[in-house]
Amino acid sequence: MSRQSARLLISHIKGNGTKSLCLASGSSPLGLYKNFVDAYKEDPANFPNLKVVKLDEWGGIDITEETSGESYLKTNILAPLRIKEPNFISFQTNTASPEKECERVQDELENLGALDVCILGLGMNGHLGFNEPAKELMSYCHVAKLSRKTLQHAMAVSMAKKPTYGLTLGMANILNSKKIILVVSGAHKQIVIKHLLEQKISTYLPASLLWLHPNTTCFIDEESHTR
Ligand SMILES: O=C(O)[C@H](O)[C@@H](O)[C@H](O)[C@H](O)COP(=O)(O)O
Repeated sequence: MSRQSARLLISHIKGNGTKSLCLASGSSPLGLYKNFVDAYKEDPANFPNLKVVKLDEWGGIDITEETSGESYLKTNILAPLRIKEPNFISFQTNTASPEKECERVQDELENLGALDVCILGLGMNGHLGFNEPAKELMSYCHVAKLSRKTLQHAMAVSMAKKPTYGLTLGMANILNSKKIILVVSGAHKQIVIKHLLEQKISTYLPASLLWLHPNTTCFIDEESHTR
């Protein structure tokens, strides 16, 4: 799963002049990022001028927490690929108004234009980023109420100061990406994958909206797939 998804990402960067990457954190894309970094180290010239967008962040936390989205991307992508701060669009958590912070990131995304590639993981409840199952989903960057299940994610549980909300790209931000790569790993994803593969579209399963996107590839590992 990791090797194949990395190969696809790399071929996009080499073949299509990919510049902007929106990246999820979490355990599923870790192997993809590792393979991606290895390919960069072999030939950095193949990966010029990349811009990275952080898909989402835990709100109400200290951003320097080891398991924040920020630390995760800095460690696994920005540092190894030598991507500097001006080429990193990212929600901050030390702001008086998280809503204003979402407006700031939304403005930056509008200046950037459509994302070239968006790498996503799948929540156990079907969320994408912090777009949680609900009657209505939000289109653009917004402050999200996090479900109990999401707050039990290992990244949140291990923090000293627990998250109380999320900051996230919205569904239109995600679906406007030219290419989407969804990676899903682990036996705990079996039920949600089963629902996703039914090809029905519901806001109560935000990932199901990916069926509407013309260029999404989903990689699932053996464990997350029941036959
Ligand atoms: O971490 C993120 O950036 C996203 O908020 C989140 O949507 C994540 O991709 C899923 O919850 C799956 O997480 P795992 O890959 O850790 O299972």
